[in-house]
Amino acid sequence: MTPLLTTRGLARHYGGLKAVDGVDFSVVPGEIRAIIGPNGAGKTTFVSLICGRVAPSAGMIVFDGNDVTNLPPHRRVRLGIAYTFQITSVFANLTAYDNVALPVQRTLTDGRRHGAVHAGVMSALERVGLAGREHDVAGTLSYGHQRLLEVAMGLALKPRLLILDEPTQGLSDGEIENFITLVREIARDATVLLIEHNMPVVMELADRITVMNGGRILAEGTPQQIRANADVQHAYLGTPEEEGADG
Ligand SMILES: Nc1ncnc2c1ncn2[C@@H]1O[C@H](COP(=O)(O)OP(=O)(O)OP(=O)(O)O)[C@@H](O)[C@H]1O
Repeated sequence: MTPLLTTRGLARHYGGLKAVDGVDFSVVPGEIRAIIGPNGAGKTTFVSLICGRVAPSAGMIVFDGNDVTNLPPHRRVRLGIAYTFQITSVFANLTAYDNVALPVQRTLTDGRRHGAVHAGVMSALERVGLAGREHDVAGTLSYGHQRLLEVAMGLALKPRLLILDEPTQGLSDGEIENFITLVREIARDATVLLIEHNMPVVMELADRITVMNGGRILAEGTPQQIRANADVQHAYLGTPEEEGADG
């Protein structure tokens, strides 16, 4: 299958530090791909390169046949790349409704048709389980609910590639169960890149897993292959008895 996203020799250096160091990566349409690795492995920097928040030091990014390496983030959003990053895009003083209305309006060619905006906002909030909280000011929501609000904002863009950076952080066990169902549903019409430290969530959701370490790809494979990989166990998962521990 033709990949939806490919990177070739993708790198980002900060002075002498190789945060991302020559990564060749691809993901096929409809896949749920988890990216895991120890703290500082380069995961966030890697997905920041993909969505254009960070400029590469070297390498190339191709999305759906287009070279997007030098496109600004908003042009990548228009092509279908959406991302959620640890609540950085939630406007704390706006209601949950207004936060989601902003990206919904971007997807409507005729701008601000009230009915269409309302339907789009409510549908996105319902999908993440925040229906009923639309009038809450975002800054008053719990941390976990602000993460879900970010996912709703990403979904409102109707992305083809949705990048989720540690989305389950701060969620309760019940909310994590709902989130797993939500990601499966999202993957019916989008491709998902999921940075996640919660190993049970990764093992349950991912079609394939990419393990990063020191800015490079250490291993790639199905959850079963990654579980059995001795290098991965050494670098990240700890001893087999500790498997499932938060990284
Ligand atoms: N803007 C920056 N300036 C300097 N160094 C940076 C910058 N951003 C990231 N780094 C460094 O690059 C390396 C990779 O960081 P990154 O945040 O991508 O790792 P990560 O795998 O996402 O870690 P975590 O799991 O803790 O979020 C780290 O050593 C980090 O300190």
